Amino acid sequence: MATGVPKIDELKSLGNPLEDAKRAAAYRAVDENLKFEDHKVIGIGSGSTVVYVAQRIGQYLHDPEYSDLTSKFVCIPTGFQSRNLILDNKLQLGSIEQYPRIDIAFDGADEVDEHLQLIKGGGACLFQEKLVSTSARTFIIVADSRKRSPKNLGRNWRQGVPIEIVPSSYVRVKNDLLEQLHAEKVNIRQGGSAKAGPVVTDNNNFIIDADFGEIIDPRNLHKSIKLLVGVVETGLFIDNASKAYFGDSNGAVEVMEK
Ligand SMILES: O=C[C@H](O)[C@H](O)[C@H](O)COP(=O)(O)O
Repeated sequence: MATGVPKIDELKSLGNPLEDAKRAAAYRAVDENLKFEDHKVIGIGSGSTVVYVAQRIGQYLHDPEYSDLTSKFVCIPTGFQSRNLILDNKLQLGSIEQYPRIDIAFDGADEVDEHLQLIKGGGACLFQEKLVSTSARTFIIVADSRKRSPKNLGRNWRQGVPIEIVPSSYVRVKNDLLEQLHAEKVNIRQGGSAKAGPVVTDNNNFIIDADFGEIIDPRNLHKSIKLLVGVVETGLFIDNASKAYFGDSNGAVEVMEK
């Protein structure tokens, strides 16, 4: 690796084991998957782990050995936070309308099962994340190792499947999830102390978190939820990711691949 881009095994701890784990996964994922000659359009996801993806790509941009190629990269965001990550790291911003075909996308996940199916949307960004990740030829997940389910989705992530819905449909969707799809618990996600009332997504919608317990068949569950009137998208990402990088606080990274 060229001078200028910090070497992974020489990185100093950030003083927070979880952040060290996230950084380890993100840096490795970028170094092993970003092909400077082939990849021109890059999807940048949302959340706290993908912060280190944008940071790593930014490090390559500032390294004279890579900057010619890296400065031609166009990065496609998955929401407001992601857009700022791109701008803060001085990367070139593009839109999915301009670049409907993405070469590679990186994003975090809330849970990853043994078949690389995902729950996403813990940060309420699932719709644009799905638009970007399903438009990408290669989709790579970066996460700390807590996100790896020992088997099925719903084991580690107990908050429920995030579902983006049109605001006026919230009562109808809630009832349908409980009565037709037998969800155990359904909540309209609230802003908490930061906002009185529901969370409003980057697309001006609401988020419902629907707990189905352990999810044996995520593909069918996704399809059934999508058929409900009012549902924009679900946080179940099916057959979408090709690899997941799970970081540990000691810098070790495990890679799960299809
Ligand atoms: O809506 C948020 C996204 O799906 C995130 O990618 C997901 O919640 C993982 O975020 P983090 O990297 O902060 O755990």
